[in-house]
Amino acid sequence: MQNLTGKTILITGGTGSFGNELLQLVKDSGVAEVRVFSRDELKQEQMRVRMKNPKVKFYIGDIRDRQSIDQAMAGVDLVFHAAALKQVPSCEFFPMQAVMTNIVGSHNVIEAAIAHRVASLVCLSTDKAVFPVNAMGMTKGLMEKVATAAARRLGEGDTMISTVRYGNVMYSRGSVIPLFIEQIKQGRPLTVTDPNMTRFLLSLRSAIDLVLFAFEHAQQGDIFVRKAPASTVADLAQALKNIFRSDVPIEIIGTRHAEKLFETLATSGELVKSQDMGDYLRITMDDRDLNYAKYFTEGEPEEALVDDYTSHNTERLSVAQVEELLLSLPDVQRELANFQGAR
Ligand SMILES: O=c1ccn([C@@H]2O[C@H](COP(=O)(O)OP(=O)(O)O[C@H]3O[C@H](CO)[C@H](O)[C@H](O)[C@H]3O)[C@@H](O)[C@H]2O)c(=O)[nH]1
Repeated sequence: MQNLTGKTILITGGTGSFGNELLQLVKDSGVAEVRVFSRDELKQEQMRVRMKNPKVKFYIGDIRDRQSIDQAMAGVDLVFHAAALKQVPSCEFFPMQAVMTNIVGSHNVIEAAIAHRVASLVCLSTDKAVFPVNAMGMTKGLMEKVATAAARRLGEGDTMISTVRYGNVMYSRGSVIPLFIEQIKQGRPLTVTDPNMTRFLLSLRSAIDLVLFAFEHAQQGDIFVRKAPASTVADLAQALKNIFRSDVPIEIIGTRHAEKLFETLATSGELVKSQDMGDYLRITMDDRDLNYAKYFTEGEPEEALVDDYTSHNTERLSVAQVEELLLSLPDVQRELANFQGAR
């Protein structure tokens, strides 16, 4: 992370798990200053006490409020835009709140970064933004469009705008892994929605590696995708039962509101113009101009020959492989040690 030396970084939504983990990683990299921008003063205070690092500066504000983000942006070299409403159910019930934060707020961040001549801006997106069925995914999808439109407009401008997409972060707050572990601890059945449902699985550390990769390699308007393996929910439940040596039953509860049987990280149309970079895919910006005649005469015939990249057709982990992945996570190791200690 040599290229962070002397740089001032801004992390929007910086008090979340992404911001915390990123800070741990970059705080000793020679970075000049890290600005944590968020709404919640309590979380900032807790982070301040925990970090005790004078390089970390805290900014209270809301990305919906352009003035507040402008104040934090002055003198920044690099922005990681992580602030978002990302819970599927709350966005479903309050879609306009998702519009205000994920679309309008992101637009504010992008325009502020351009106005302050920030060198690089990386926007965090999700697989749920592709063929979206819920308000969270739809608004994240539009955030991607807003970022791409700004990049297209800028061309070779001062600010490099890129987006990253990844799948489910294992053990993230409110997600299925901590829920299943809690159910095991309480000796209750594991509530499986649909045993055949699949999700891309990746660690928080891999998500951060993706973001840093985007920062290092981005060309204007790129979308970077982290390739990841997937598992079925049934195999995930079984792997957790095996790890915790639990015999709790599995209860099938059915698909929840606004969820898909599988997720898509890249469409066939994106894949035909993507570059394979090992663990990552670079989807280059669609920079066709607004010349409607071309839309009728110049299509992408290759698109029909390629499948979308989904959690159904990516590498499928076996139960043993899911166990191995789970056991590599510090949170799961801690849960397991506590569970065994309490027995
Ligand atoms: O009781 C449950 C809860 C979930 N699942 C299943 O487990 C998988 C993962 O569910 P999560 O709730 O962990 O993750 P989601 O894919 O639904 O979405 C999660 O990741 C998103 C980001 O991509 C958002 O942050 C969202 O709010 C968060 O729940 C899904 O197949 C789901 O159906 C169950 O089987 N039983």
